[in-house]
Amino acid sequence: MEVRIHECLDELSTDLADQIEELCEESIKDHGVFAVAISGGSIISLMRKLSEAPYKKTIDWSKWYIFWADERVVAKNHVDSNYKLAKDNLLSKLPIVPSHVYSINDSLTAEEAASEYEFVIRQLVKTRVVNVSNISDCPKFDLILLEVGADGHVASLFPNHPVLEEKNEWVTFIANAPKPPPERITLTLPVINSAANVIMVATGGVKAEAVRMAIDDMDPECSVLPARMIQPSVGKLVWFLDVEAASKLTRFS
Ligand SMILES: O=C(O)[C@H](O)[C@@H](O)[C@H](O)[C@H](O)COP(=O)(O)O
Repeated sequence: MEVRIHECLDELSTDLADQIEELCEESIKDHGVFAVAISGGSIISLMRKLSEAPYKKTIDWSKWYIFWADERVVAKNHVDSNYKLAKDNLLSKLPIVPSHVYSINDSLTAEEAASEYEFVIRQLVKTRVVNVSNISDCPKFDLILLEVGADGHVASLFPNHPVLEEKNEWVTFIANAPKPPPERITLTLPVINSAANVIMVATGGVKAEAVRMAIDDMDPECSVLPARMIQPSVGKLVWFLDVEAASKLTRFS
């Protein structure tokens, strides 16, 4: 695990864009594509540098395939939609091939949409657009980008929720998220932990306690915090923090 602490959001955004570009190049060199799962929240605006110079021109966008680590069960044009957030603020500004954008079906129930999304990913694993893990029966996304919530949740994996126990499904749904809206679809822990790379982002003092519990705390109770449970089996985990979010870390002060 690597922890990168930044003085300001602008510096964090630039470092994040540099890191994404580097992982993209490695992945395309290795197997010709870059399969990335994104989530909602402020991480989308922190990725905005990708749509600016030099990244917009230097990155090979034709090789990108976009997925969602989690989605809210609302229409795609609803203000709460993670798809809408990413489309309006990032994807519409990038030359990504529209057919490479795999959003979650918004015309189904949460349960149906989760199982359809898993089916879609299974087809893409068969055609090798998404790699397969060689140690688990899971897809191996090239990169999963997650933002930590103030309560320590990531994607739609919330503290003390039975969804954390899910071992068989790749994609599942929840009906009672503590953060609205309550109905959500999410990649499961085994899938996130099978990724080749996971980037976790947290900014602001409101996230400092969750970050401390996820990275620093030795208390066994913290081992069940979703953000702490993100530990890629063979992949690489990098945390991107600003000084406020890192303010309770003692190991890295
Ligand atoms: O659908 C969601 O709610 C998001 O995908 C979620 O996982 C988000 O990334 C975190 O909650 C952090 O969100 P904030 O940046 O708004 O705290």
